[in-house]
Amino acid sequence: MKVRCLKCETVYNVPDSKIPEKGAYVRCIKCNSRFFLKKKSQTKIDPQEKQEDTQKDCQRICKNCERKIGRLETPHVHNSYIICSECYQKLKTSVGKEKISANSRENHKTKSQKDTGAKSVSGFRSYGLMNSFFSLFSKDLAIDLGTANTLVYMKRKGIVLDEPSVIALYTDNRMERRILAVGKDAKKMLGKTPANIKAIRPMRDGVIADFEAAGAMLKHFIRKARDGATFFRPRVIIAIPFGITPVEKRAVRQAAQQAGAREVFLIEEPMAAAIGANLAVTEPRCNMVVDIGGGTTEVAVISLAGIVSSKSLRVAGDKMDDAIIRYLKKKYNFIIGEKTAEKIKQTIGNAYPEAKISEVMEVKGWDLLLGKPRIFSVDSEEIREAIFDQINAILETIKLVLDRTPQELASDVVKSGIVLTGGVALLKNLDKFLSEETGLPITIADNPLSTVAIGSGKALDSIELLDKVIIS
Ligand SMILES: Nc1ncnc2c1ncn2[C@@H]1O[C@H](COP(=O)(O)OP(=O)(O)OP(=O)(O)O)[C@@H](O)[C@H]1O
Repeated sequence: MKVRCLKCETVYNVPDSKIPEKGAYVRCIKCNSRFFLKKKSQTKIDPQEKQEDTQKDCQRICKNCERKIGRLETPHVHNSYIICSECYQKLKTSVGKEKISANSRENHKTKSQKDTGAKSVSGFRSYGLMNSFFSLFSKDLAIDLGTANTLVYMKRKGIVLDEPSVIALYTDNRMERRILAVGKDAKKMLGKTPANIKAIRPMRDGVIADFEAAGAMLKHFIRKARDGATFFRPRVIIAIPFGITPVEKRAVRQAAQQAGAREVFLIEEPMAAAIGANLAVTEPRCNMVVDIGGGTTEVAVISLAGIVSSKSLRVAGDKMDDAIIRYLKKKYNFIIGEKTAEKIKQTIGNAYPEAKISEVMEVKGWDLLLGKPRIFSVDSEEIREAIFDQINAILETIKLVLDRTPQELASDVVKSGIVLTGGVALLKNLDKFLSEETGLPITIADNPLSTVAIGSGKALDSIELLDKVIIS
């Protein structure tokens, strides 16, 4: 018998023989929640109701994973398709003619564009009367759930929250975890906690690394951004790195649903970054955007609201911090923490060798040879050397994406150049280095740290744009 956890929706195959006649309480090994399990035969169903149920269920069976999409479940609907929330295959909504379409994104987009032209009901508009009613009152949100920072944009208000993606959890004697602090307060605790408190960064390389902690953090941020308003649950659009796996996507979706979102939509980070940087993404013109955050670097060429060529690299600000830590340890036997390394990168980090005298910064750390803490001076030339491999990896990715871009479109990029977004776009002389190496003009977006959130928010504000850029 297939059993689904009511909280995290993990499905288990439990042999009927193992379920006692009276039923039993079971615990989900993934989310630890407890629920009651009954034998199938114990549930008495009115024959007429059963027939109706079967008819309705028959209209909603995913032929890919054979999962029934239940009556009480709100399926994810996009452009008149119901999307199976188990395997993300499309299931046509037209009654009696259910058919799973494994259309490519392009086919789907063409259909959606046709639909818009014919004034048919588009994905975001097809939620029925109740949803339209709720959306009048709910404060819909766009979220950049980043590896380093989480930003929340509220419809018609702009950015209402900007906090580090960190949560501090306290483990009590019964080994239960409780939230101690989230965001800025939790970041202050990084590396300074006793054994029973852990300050965690639940996002790694742009994706969820600790599901429970990420969910709790998201829930806290959504509540804080909505300022306690809890009656109408919001629709949420979340920016995710390009090309993450369906499992990683599902984790983001579920975390947002558990955090209280009524509907969850996903947008690819490079697309959100391009919209946030005010590029004309819907025009038949090519734009190249490079978003360098904490965990990922997203390089994409965008035209007609679609990604023409793109690559996501799991090398960005965090890997630079690690490289600085390794460099100082190897060369000087000097140990520093993550926060100090980040501060060094932001203060004297440099991507281009400069003729003038390099900058110097004093940092506190642990001297392995002396066996005690001390103050040490690092200079910008050494830091440039320490992070050179990461900068070079970013450059190689840009060249690769340019190589893959059709000739006709690449000529547009030569004219318009590359737009840099994400926190690392602020690294000193990175634009100069990339411009010299690629031969293309480089522009840094106005607010590189908030471009993705602003872009996702702009999509949320315009239903036509949203319809074109959300992904399933
Ligand atoms: N002035 C600066 N110079 C260099 N790096 C910086 C500067 N300011 C911020 N950063 C770095 O930018 C990164 C955070 O950027 P951002 O907030 O865009 O990432 P994110 O959205 O959280 O991550 P991701 O998009 O990879 O999930 C951090 O590594 C931070 O150290």
